[in-house]
Amino acid sequence: MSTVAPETIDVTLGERSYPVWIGRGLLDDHARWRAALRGRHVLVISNRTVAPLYLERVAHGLDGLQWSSFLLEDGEAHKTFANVGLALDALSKLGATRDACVIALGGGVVGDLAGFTAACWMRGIDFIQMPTTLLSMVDSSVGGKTGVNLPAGKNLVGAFHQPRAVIADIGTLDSLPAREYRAGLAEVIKGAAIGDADFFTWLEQHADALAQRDETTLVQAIATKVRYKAGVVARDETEQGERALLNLGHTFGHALETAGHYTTLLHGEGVAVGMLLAARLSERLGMSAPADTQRLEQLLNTAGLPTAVPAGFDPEQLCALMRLDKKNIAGTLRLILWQGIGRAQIISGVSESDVLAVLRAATGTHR
Ligand SMILES: NC(=O)c1ccc[n+]([C@@H]2O[C@H](COP(=O)([O-])OP(=O)(O)OC[C@H]3O[C@@H](n4cnc5c(N)ncnc54)[C@H](O)[C@@H]3O)[C@@H](O)[C@H]2O)c1
Ligand SMILES: O=C(O)C(=O)C[C@@H](O)[C@H](O)[C@H](O)COP(=O)(O)O
Ligand SMILES: [Zn+2]
Repeated sequence: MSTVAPETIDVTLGERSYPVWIGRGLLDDHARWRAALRGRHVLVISNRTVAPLYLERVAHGLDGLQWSSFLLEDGEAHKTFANVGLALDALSKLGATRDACVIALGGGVVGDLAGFTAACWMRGIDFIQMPTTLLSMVDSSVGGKTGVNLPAGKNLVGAFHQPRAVIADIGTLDSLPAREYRAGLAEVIKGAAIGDADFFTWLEQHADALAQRDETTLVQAIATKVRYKAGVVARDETEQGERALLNLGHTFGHALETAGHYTTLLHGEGVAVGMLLAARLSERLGMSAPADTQRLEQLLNTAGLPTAVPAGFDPEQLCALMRLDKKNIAGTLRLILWQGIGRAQIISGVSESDVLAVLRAATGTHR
């Protein structure tokens, strides 16, 4: 186990608070995370890729407890209501009482589904996030958004349910495929693009070190993004206002993910393309300058992320999917638009013709 003290960031929500620990070897630091377990029952939710790599190390920390595991098939397509039902069955087979805990060991798919399962069992039990992807470390494990997809769209069912602790063992990233690592960088860049111009500049300066996974730089990037998100969530836990800004690029991105049946773009890739589309729409509406869009595009490119809509997407279908976005109100599109590096705003009543114009230009289907 590493002897370097982990970075610790507290997510404070009024009277409540929970720690996010970031460091190498934390899965083996059983004393640290076992203190967050209150009862005797534990269900570890993971998937068939991650469990063979890391479940045993978690299991060593569960000695003396009654525990079992529930493993998802790998992929976004398995973040379903049906799998929540099966995970709840696993809790009932375990005889889990109200003091039971769910441990989410994996990326954002596992974390979102496990958190929602914990929110549902007996109207809410504890859960601990053990994120194993960059994306889940910097974003999905923090802030308590949990849920699953429906055929009609992403994350349409869910609950706000905060974890008791987040254990981000960066050693797990050693086995993360390069494409997944790059997808995680998209959510780091998003945080900087929305609310931290200095961090954006720092990312521009450290893009090469991040691409090479330099550990000191990486920990600094993860901690900065988590600190930023923790601040937003502390001010607006249930997305009554400011938190919606964390959705920059997601109205477009979720539509692209869904239309591609989760096989074309990863979530982070959809967010990268979506941020560029949001930037272009913002330019079109006179809210941001082309020079800022160029800097965003450049940083995404340097991070190895896609910035163009892949071939075969239909603008009308994407627009129809965007109508089911959770931010919309009174039947009109409500999007996060960009005002340049470090500034974003939620805008209601965005006209579909402007959205379609941007989508048509991006898909080369001008009318
Ligand atoms: N709740 C939130 O606030 C929030 C925020 C951002 C994203 N999300 C959700 O998170 C999901 C995306 O998360 P993700 O990018 O982590 O995807 P993911 O969970 O699908 O994981 C990506 C891939 O990496 C594999 N993997 C995970 N850890 C690994 C490791 N250490 N070594 C090798 N392989 C590993 C997984 O099996 C999977 O194939 C989406 O469903 C998205 O909607 C939620
Ligand atoms: O934490 C948030 O708030 C976010 O919006 C973070 C997003 O990166 C994340 O993808 C989230 O799952 C999107 O939530 P949704 O409410 O748009 O489904
Ligand atoms: Zn996201």
